[in-house]
This record gives sequence, C-alpha cells and structure tokens, in this order.
Amino acid sequence: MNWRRPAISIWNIKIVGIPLSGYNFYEKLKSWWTQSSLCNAMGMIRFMLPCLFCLENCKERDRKISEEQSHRENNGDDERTENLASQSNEQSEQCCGSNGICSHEVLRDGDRDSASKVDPNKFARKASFKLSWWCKGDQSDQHKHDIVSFERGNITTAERSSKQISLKWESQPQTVIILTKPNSTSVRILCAEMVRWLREQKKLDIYVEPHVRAELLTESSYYNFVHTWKDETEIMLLHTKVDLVVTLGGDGTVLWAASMFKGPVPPVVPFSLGSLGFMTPFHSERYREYLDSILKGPISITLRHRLQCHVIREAAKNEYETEGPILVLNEVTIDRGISSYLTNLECYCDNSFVTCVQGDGLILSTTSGSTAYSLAAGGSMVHPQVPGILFTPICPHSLSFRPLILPEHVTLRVQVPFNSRSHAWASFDGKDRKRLAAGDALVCSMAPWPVPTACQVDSTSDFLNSIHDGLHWNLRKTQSFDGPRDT
Ligand SMILES: NC(=O)c1ccc[n+]([C@@H]2O[C@H](COP(=O)([O-])OP(=O)(O)OC[C@H]3O[C@@H](n4cnc5c(N)ncnc54)[C@H](O)[C@@H]3O)[C@@H](O)[C@H]2O)c1
Ligand SMILES: Nc1ncnc2c1ncn2[C@@H]1O[C@H](COP(=O)(O)OP(=O)(O)OP(=O)(O)O)[C@@H](O)[C@H]1O
Repeated sequence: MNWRRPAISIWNIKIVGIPLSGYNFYEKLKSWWTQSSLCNAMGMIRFMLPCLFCLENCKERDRKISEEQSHRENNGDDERTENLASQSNEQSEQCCGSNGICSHEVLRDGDRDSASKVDPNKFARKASFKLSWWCKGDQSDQHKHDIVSFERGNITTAERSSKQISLKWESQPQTVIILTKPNSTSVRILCAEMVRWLREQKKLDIYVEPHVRAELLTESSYYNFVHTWKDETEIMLLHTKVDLVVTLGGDGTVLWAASMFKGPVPPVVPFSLGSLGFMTPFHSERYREYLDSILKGPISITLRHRLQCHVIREAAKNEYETEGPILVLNEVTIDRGISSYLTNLECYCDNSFVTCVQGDGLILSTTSGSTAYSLAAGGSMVHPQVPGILFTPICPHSLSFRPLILPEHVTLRVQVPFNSRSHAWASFDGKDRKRLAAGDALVCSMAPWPVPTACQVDSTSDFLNSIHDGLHWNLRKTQSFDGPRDT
C-alpha cells in the first residue's frame, strides 16, 4: 500500500497526494542529479533535463491517477481510472513530445540555432537579440518560466535559483551612439579615439550629440561620417536605429543617456570616467577589449527598472492631460525646496492611505537609485535587479518613520493638501524641478521600459563591487587572533 503525505493545509504545497514510491524515486534522482559532478557536463544535461521534466510530468500524472484511485475506492469506478490513465499517457506524449520536454513549462530558446532563422533583410539596420534567463553555474538557456501556478488549489512557484539575464545578438550590431560627460578633456580625447576605432575596426555607424560632432569636426574633417540629430522628433526615433549606447562619464551620464530614451532603451555600456560609478563597471583603459567582446556577445545584462511619474495639476480638468510622463532611473524627490516650513505630503498606495510626510521631503526610488539619494536619507541598498519601489523619507520629524520597500506593481500618489503651508518641489534624477502647488499631486508607478546595462561580470558581482569600491561598505580592520577567546 502506498503511503501518502498528510494533506494538512500548511503542507498542501506541490507534493500532496503523490505516492511515496514514485515521489521518492523522483526526489532521489533529482538529488543525485543536483549533487552529481556530471551535472555540468553538456551531454548529461541534454540527457537529464528531458528526464527530469518528464518525471515532473509523470509525477502529475501519478497524482491524477492516485487521486482517481482513491475516488474509485470510494465509488468503485474502475473504468474511469483506466480511461484517465490512458488519457494521461496520451496527454503526456502530446505535451512532452518524444523527448519528454513539456513545451509550456520549459524555455527552449537555447537549443535553436536562431541565427540561421533570421531573415537578413529584415534586420538590415538594427541588430536583433534575445534575452534569456541564465542560471548560476549552468550555461544552457533551458529553464522553466518564472511562474506561479494554482493547479487544483496547490500553490507552486518556479525554482528559486540565481538568474542572470543574458543578451545574445541574433544579427550583428551596426549602429552605436556614444554619449559623453560635457566639459571633460579626458572624455573628449577618449571619445575621438573610440569613434575612430569603432569605425575603422568594427565598421560601425556612429551617432553622437550635436555639440560633440561639432567638437570632433573642429579637430579634423575626418569625422565627417559621424551622425547626429536635429531635433526632439529625431531623438524620439533613435531607439529604432541604435543597437548599443556607450556612455563615457560617471553615473550622471548613465542617467542622462536613460533620459534620452522616453520609451524602449537599447543596451547601455557604461564606461567609468567619474569619481564614483555605481552603474559604470567598465574601465575606459580597456575599452577595445570590452567592446570587442560585447559586440560579439553574449552579454550579461542588468535590467534596471525605471519609474514613470505624472504631475497632476489641480487646475487641470483631466488627469495626465497636461504633462507627459517623466521617466527616472534613480528617483523622484518631493521636497520643501526653498521653503523653510515642513513638507506636508499625503501619500497613498493604490488608493490606501500610507502616511503624511512632515519633514524635508520624500524620495520614491528605484532599486538602482537605492545607492544614491535614498541611501543618504537612510534607505536600504537593494540589488538593482529587485523590482521594488523604495519609499524613503528625508529628515522626517518623527521618531518612527522608517523607510519602506513596496512591490513593483503599486501606484503611489503624493498629494500636496489644500491646507499645506507651502508648495512642494519635485525633481527627477536630480533634475527638472517642478513646483507642486496645494491640490497638485505626483503619481508614480513602475515604467514598462527598463534600462538594460551591460555587466562587467554579472549583476550581483557588479553590484557588490560597486558598494565595496564606491562606499567601502562595511570596511573594518580584522580583529587580531591575539586576544581573549572562548575556552
Ligand atoms: N544627498 C545626496 O546624496 C544627494 C543629493 C542630491 C542628489 N543626489 C543624487 O544625485 C543624482 C544625480 O546624479 P548626477 O550625477 O546627475 O548629479 P551630481 O553630479 O550632483 O552627482 C551626484 C552623485 O550621486 C552619485 N550617483 C548618481 N546615481 C547614483 C546611483 N544610482 N548610485 C550611487 N550613486 C549615484 C553620482 O555618482 C555622484 O557622485 C540624483 O539622482 C540623486 O540620487 C544625491
Ligand atoms: N551628455 C550630457 N549632456 C548634458 N549633461 C550631461 C551629459 N552627461 C552627463 N551630464 C551631466 O553632467 C553631470 C556630471 O556627470 P557625471 O556624473 O557622469 O560625471 P561626474 O560628476 O564626473 O561623475 P561622478 O559623479 O562619479 O564624480 C551630471 O549632472 C549629468 O547629468
């Protein structure tokens, strides 16, 4: 007789009702597989993954059959069980195919020779690429979707493995835009050198800002091939032409680059030419080596979420009508500006009242911005790949106003009440100050267009390196061995 796990509610996750024999076999195989040194061998991956996924499927089938059996024990319904078993075998074959891989559960992009399927005419101007999840220690692209399913009341989530997003070019990148920190001699020299190298060695089309093109041309008429744009309309179309954005400067230049793209953003390669650099992991001295490997791909990518902000004027009749959304990569700050009074900001999260900010102001930050102003105001540092919104007060005049981190899907509304003593001021990534009068509000939610930045190593290593190098985070001399000890 098969022993079953108890179906108590707290345990009712994923494994209820699976006959122990089948379950144990599956678990043993899985644990042998995880511990096996062969786990990394590609041949074994090809062999084992289909087996594991097939076993997942068989486990579900077993569960259905055993549920049906217990039902039959109660009802004496033999025929239906047989039908179910044969149905389930058929389904399994349809669903898993001959190799046992369930197409609705598994991302199979990695197996395809996608480059061969690309129509070269279709991608004449803009290089196509694909993003896929990259699990730690496993270079194959074959992974389960990140899903939560509610099958028959049992809750399951996808495996919790460390995932790195990887970008693979499906056709060769052809156009690069180089954005530079202004008024810097070292940046100007590097820019001219890089433009020449990208043109001569990589045969790329290059865009720069109008004033940079003018600077290059005063140096030499050689740079005549460099493209630029004339007006806002052309800037709005840049994302359709540009394969890669290179920034030469500090974090401010990355913010500047992000602000140029009001919609989708091409992958950004940030070279460090500033004093700090939390988002600029590439050393400019080795630009040839880095760009060479980035143009070949694959690239590890951090998808940095942005916030979209709308200022809603009390005077405007319809919401969102007067001012378009402003996208921020770091944060939107609502503060007291030049006023010497405390702010009085009413905050709502999806229409629920959160709190009233009485102090110097409030920062609504992305996780990328968590190491910037929000950090200075006492907020946590958060890995940039975490999709949350930080709610950080600035000098609150209360003892218990701790910073919050809210989920990515919420909409926040910060309202200046009619009885406020003064105006408030909103600024976006430290720029574009806008006055908020009594009755005005700022509405903020996660934008659908993240900023993909190339990693030097991977998202986590780059983040940890940036807080170690930039902030000397938790740097302390190690205590000597020579001293008191537990006996
Ligand atoms: N008290 C503060 O810490 C404070 C005050 C105002 C603005 N700021 C930050 O400055 C940002 C604007 O940067 P800027 O370069 O245009 O102005 P800036 O030239 O005044 O530089 C501000 C500093 O913030 C750093 N910085 C920017 N983004 C960062 C990030 N994501 N993580 C860690 N550090 C970061 C920059 O490297 C720079 O050293 C704003 O978005 C805001 O976050 C911080
Ligand atoms: N292409 C650009 N056009 C106009 N302003 C820019 C451009 N690139 C950067 N900036 C602005 O110049 C300022 C300084 O840039 P950035 O932070 O990159 O250099 P930095 O101050 O030397 O770096 P760090 O802050 O690390 O010392 C920022 O406020 C940024 O918004």
